[in-house]
Formats: sequence, structure tokens, C-alpha cells
Amino acid sequence: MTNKITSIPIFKNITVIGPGLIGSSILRRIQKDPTISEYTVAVDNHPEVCYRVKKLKIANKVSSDPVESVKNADCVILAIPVGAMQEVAKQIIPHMKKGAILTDTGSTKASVIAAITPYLTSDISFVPAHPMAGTEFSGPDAGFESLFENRWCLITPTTSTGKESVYKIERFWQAMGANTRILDIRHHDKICAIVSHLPHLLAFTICNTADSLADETRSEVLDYAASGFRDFTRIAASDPIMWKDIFLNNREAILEMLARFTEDAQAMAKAIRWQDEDYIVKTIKKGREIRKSLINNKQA
Ligand SMILES: NC(=O)c1ccc[n+]([C@@H]2O[C@H](COP(=O)([O-])OP(=O)(O)OC[C@H]3O[C@@H](n4cnc5c(N)ncnc54)[C@H](O)[C@@H]3O)[C@@H](O)[C@H]2O)c1
Ligand SMILES: O=C(O)C(=O)C[C@]1(C(=O)O)C=C[C@@H](O)C=C1
Repeated sequence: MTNKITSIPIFKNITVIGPGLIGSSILRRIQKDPTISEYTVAVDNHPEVCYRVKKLKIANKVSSDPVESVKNADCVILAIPVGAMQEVAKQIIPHMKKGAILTDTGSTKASVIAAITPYLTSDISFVPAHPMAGTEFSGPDAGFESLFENRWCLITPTTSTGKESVYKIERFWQAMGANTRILDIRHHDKICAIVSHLPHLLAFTICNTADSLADETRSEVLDYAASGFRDFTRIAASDPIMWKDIFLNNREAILEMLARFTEDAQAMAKAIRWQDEDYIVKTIKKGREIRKSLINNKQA
């Protein structure tokens, strides 16, 4: 059965490969707004994910066969870990419909583009995209239809991405509730290294540092964790496969941002050692300003 619509949908058939947190949130939004797509197929290589998506009734069809599932799609969305993009793209592109759009939600862009481009044919337009929204949870039960509401979706076209397909993917993400922005590929990876990848690296590391403390101190960390440490543990609870893939696929930008951060942390250490009050207060004030502007931009 297809979704009931009252106006021409952006896409007739959408196939989502990887209906986890991001993919299932997309499917839920389409279910709520059938002007996005008339018919949806969800594909996953984990039987338990297929089982849950069927139970949740968030797609018209659920399958474990990517090749069969892309044949009728006008738009195929890869919502899988960035390290799995190449293998899946290689498998599906030869079976996609002429004129169809291939897009993704991956957190790194240069590596995903490099992985997919060799398999593209002239009749498939690839529109790389990255919704800047998520949580520390993963899997189909973690998704929700308002996940992308008022968040940014960054689109990084390549030199061969058609203008018309970029426009369609922009409309698609706007229908998801997001604001869209076109960004240069390398610039995207640099920005995400500082606003997303480095904070996760710090969160994973601080939890490991706390865990490697002496036994009695470690148990106290857990007993008395105030909100500072607790906030780090939220993002440190994120999926290991997804984050291993992100770190290995945006190496240069992450290492550059980590080096800059290390220099700044050293400067702060020096200020504490020499009791440089001005430097310490100036640094803290900058943090407060950033928090205020996030709240003003409705991103906090
Ligand atoms: N979680 C976030 O906050 C967030 C935000 C924005 C973008 N992203 C990106 O979106 C993508 C999906 O992230 P997520 O959080 O939804 O992950 P998730 O783990 O919740 O879902 C990924 C799904 O892909 C499936 N999968 C993995 N390999 C597959 C394959 N070869 N074939 C078919 N299915 C496969 C998994 O079984 C899983 O159901 C990733 O590239 C991630 O970097 C994540
Ligand atoms: O909000 C969170 O918990 C997230 O981890 C979401 C988050 C982020 O770092 O902001 C994670 C990865 C993305 O690619 C985009 C968004």
C-alpha cells in the first residue's frame, strides 16, 4: 500500500539503506508527511534491524536485499556508517534506475565522496549530504520524526553533481524540517572536525582517563559525577563503529584540530601554573559567549 498524498511528492519511491537512528528518523518523517515520498523501502544487513523496522511499521517494505530494493527508487539514501559506504555503493549503483539520485547522511564528506565516485555512472547523480542532528543512541528504535527540526543539513556537491538533483535534496531536507546549506567538501570536514569530531574524541578520552584512575578514585568519579563529567558521558555513550569510522575517515582535519586544541590547553595550563588570572577569565568568558550565541541561534 502506498502513502495517501494530496500533492506531487518530491520523490515517488525512496529507499533508505541503514534504517538506524538517522534512517529511521527519515522514514518516520516521510510517514508523517507523504508529500516527501509515496513509497518507502528500508534495507538493512542485520536481521534484527529488519525485524524491528517491520514491527515499527515505518516503511512500506523492509528487505535485506540492497540490489533488489534500489531498482525502482528515484532516490536512494545511504544512512550507514561511513566505512560501509564504498561496499554498498559498488553493489547498488549498477542496479539503480536511470536518472535516480544517490545521496548519503555520512558524517565525513571527502572520504565518502572518494569512496563512491569510482562506481558512479553518468545517469546517476550523487548528492553528498550531512544532517547536523543526532543523539548518542543508535538503531531503529532510537529515531524520531522531529530529529532534524531546525537543525542544519550540510550539502557538499561534487563537480559532477547536477544542479537539479541538489535542488531536490535541498527540498527533501527542508521537508525533514532542516535548514540547508551548500558547503565546500574540505571546508565541511574541517568544520565538523571542530564542532563534532573533536568533542567526541575528548569525551571518549576523558571517560577513559577517569576509568584508568586508581580503584578508589574511579568509584568516587561515578558516585559524585557532577554535571560537568556527566555531560561528557552522554556523548561518550555513542556508537563505537560509527565513531571509529569517523575518526579514520577524517584523519587530517581531526589531527589538525586536536593539535590546535592541545596548544590551547597547554596555554591554559601555563596560565593556571603562573596564576595568570586575566588569561583564565578571558578564556572562560569566550566559552560563555559561544554558549549564548548557540542559544540565540536556537541550536542549544
Ligand atoms: N548518530 C548521529 O548522531 C549522526 C548524525 C548525523 C549523521 N550521522 C551519520 O549517519 C550514518 C548513520 O548513522 P546512525 O547514527 O543512524 O547509525 P545507526 O547505527 O543507528 O544505523 C546504521 C544502520 O546501518 C546498518 N548497516 C551497517 N552496515 C550496513 C550495510 N553494509 N548494509 C546495510 N545496512 C548496514 C546497521 O545495521 C544500522 O541499522 C552514519 O554515516 C553517521 O556517520 C550520524
Ligand atoms: O547530538 C549528538 O549527540 C551528536 O552526537 C550529533 C552529532 C554531533 O556531533 O553534533 C554527531 C555526529 C554527526 O555527524 C552530527 C551530529
